[in-house]
Amino acid sequence: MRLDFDSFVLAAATAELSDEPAAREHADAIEFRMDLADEPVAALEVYDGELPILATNRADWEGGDAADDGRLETLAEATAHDAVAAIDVEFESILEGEAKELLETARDRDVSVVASAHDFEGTPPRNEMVRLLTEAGKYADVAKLAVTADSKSETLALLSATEQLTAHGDTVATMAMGDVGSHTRAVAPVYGSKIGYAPVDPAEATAPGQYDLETLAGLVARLE
Ligand SMILES: O=C1C[C@@](O)(C(=O)O)C[C@@H](O)[C@@H]1O
Repeated sequence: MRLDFDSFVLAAATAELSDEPAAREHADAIEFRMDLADEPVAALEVYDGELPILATNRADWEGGDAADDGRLETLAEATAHDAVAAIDVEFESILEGEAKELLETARDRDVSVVASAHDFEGTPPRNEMVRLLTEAGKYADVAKLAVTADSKSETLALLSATEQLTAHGDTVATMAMGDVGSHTRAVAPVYGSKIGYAPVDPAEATAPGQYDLETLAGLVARLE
């Protein structure tokens, strides 16, 4: 199975694959945060849910919990499971050259790749966001950027970059983290963003400013 991201994919973000039945009604995929799970590989082995999995093993230097030792290897192991339709790889790891084998494994197994970048401090200038997403897209099926917006003009810059790249034919996913940027999670899909993230349980948010799954699903559907 392969997620192609031709249309918007709403991913229910969780560390527990047992959440899948609760996510099924509103989500198109499960984002399995392997870095937040106790036994991620064992959990994949017994997964029998319906939703395809986007597997993420977020590095501790990129806002996650996974130490670098064995991190990308574990993600490569995940691609052996039929339910894993896509993986998320930090763009930084790609640039460092550390993800070369992982990207090859994903390609061989027909698993899509999301190259991601996160800015927990702020929002880069518009031209830098465009450059970063363009570069990341050269290595992956989807280029993803999550920023932290402190002002409405920053959210507009993110949405404008999203619109420009989408109009150009690139496949991107964007969102602004934090309170000021919350609404971009609902609005960015209108401008072309192809992935949204929401926790099944609002108490288990995987990033600041996320809506719960049912709320985001409702907002995206209304704005379509
Ligand atoms: O990279 C992302 C996006 C995200 O940080 C968000 O802002 O919704 C949530 C994470 O679970 C996911 O891996």
